Amino acid sequence: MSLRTKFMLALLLTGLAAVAMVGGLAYAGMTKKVDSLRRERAAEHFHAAVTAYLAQYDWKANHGKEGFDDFMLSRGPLAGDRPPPPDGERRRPPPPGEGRPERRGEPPYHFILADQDYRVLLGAGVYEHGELLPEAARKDARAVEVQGRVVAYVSPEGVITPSKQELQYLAAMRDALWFGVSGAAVLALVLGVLLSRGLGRTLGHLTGAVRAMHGGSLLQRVPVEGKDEVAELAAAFNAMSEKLARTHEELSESHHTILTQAEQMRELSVRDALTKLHNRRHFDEQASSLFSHAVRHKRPLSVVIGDIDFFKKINDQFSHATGDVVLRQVGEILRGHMRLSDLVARYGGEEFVIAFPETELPQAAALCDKLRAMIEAFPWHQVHPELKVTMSMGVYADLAAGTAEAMLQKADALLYRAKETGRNRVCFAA
Ligand SMILES: Nc1nc2c(ncn2[C@@H]2O[C@H](COP(=O)(O)OP(=O)(O)OP(=O)(O)O)[C@@H](O)[C@H]2O)c(=O)[nH]1
Repeated sequence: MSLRTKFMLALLLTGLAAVAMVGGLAYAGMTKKVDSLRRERAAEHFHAAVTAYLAQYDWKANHGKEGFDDFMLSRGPLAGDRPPPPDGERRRPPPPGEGRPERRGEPPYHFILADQDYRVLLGAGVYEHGELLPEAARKDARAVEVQGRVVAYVSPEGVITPSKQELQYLAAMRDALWFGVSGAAVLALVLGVLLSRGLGRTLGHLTGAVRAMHGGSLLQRVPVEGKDEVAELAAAFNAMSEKLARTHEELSESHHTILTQAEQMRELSVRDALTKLHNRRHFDEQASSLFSHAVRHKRPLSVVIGDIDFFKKINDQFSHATGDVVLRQVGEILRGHMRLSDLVARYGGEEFVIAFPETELPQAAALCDKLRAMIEAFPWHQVHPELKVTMSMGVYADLAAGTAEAMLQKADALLYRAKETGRNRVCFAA
């Protein structure tokens, strides 16, 4: 069942219950009050009539009920029950010989009348004529006295016979009650539609916004209408959405920063701080994969180790700072003449290593000689007028060595030979 239907049903039931309670109680109360007032007046009227009748006639000798009925009619109706007859006609007895006068409608009440011994004279449809009035009924019975002697009893018990006017009042009241019920139902429906529309609209916005948040768009805004609890909920939702979106943004930023820092740290961990070339650890890892790849695919791989000649002397003669400049510049020359697929690193001190994938020994040896010549030809005098820098290199290209590390050891041996045989040269072996 939708919220709107529930809302309308609640209003409808509340409205109907309120109308039924107020109207029903008013109807019952009014009926009771009218009845009690009329009963009192009618009882008084009846008592007076009986007293007057028995003052004049003997009940039995006057043929009982018939005689009393005519007497009652000749006294006229109870004030307020029927329109009074025109002057002159009031209290006029029926003309003799015309028999029983025409009855002017039922009296509003039939009361019970008993003689001085509580034998019922008029039973009002409750008791039979002649039967004894029960003890319970005698309690409330009012004595009729004629010349100081109790001659009869009138019981207030009676059968109500509402007048036409009263029936009209009660019918009008019932109609008013039905009008009230119908009015309350219509009002409940209209109010239900109007109120639930507002409520449903805000809830619809909230549901849509929550779904959008679930879909990833954390920053949502729903309209805030009015100042009730639903508006408060919408405002609180907006604040929460904004805070969530901001927190998410901050988290993303710090996550990105952490990733960047991690990337930087990882990069630093594989780089040499002075020359910015890769370091020994990175070279060993990468050279090992290059070796495996070359073996698996039976592709050539050349490994080179180069060492700056008399570097200690450079440090000693020109300063350690000049030595650093030399290291950086040599690194620059090596990096500047490598292919992207080549691997170059500072191996430690003044030692540099290179791995040339897909490169046969002659090709690698020629390239190394070119690099050696470039280092030698660099205008070192710009760093220091007397500065000269050369490099010796060993090149090895036989995968049969078994590992990249073993190939490097072989290259180192060739470097040693280059140093031994005069430096500033490239020694190689297949
Ligand atoms: N300036 C500088 N010097 C360094 C650095 N790392 C190592 N060295 C120096 O490099 C020098 C290497 O000297 P050696 O191993 O004797 O070799 P060499 O003097 O080049 O002699 P050969 O290799 O036989 O030609 C040492 O004096 C180290 O202190 C560095 O980062 N900066």
